[in-house]
Amino acid sequence: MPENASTPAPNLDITPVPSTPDPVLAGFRSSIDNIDAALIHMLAERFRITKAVGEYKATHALPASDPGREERQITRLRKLAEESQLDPDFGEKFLRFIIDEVIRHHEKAKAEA
Ligand SMILES: C=C(O[C@@H]1C=C(C(=O)O)C=C[C@H]1O)C(=O)O
Repeated sequence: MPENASTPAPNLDITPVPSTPDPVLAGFRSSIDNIDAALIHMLAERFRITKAVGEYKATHALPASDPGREERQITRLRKLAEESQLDPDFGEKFLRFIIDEVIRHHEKAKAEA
């Protein structure tokens, strides 16, 4: 018998493992798991496109940040947050955190161009 025949395959399953025997809590958490996964996928897509924006800016002598665009976007999303019963201050803080990271990437892309 080859040496590896009895070695179990590595577990590559990323399905969340229930951490509680309480079925109600487990049901809530399974929904949270899906939402968190969607957030990660959406953030990955956003950073994929802002990376392209950063490369475009770096090669077309455009500034890394655009405060006017940021302000319009924050105003629009604060209104959306209100309509969705999300605290608009939290919505703005969350977006500001992401935009600041994007600008940092754009400045780095410009410095390396
Ligand atoms: C993505 C851009 O670059 C920066 C990042 C922004 C963002 O992450 O929403 C908005 C404006 C810019 O400061 C852009 O100019 O559109």
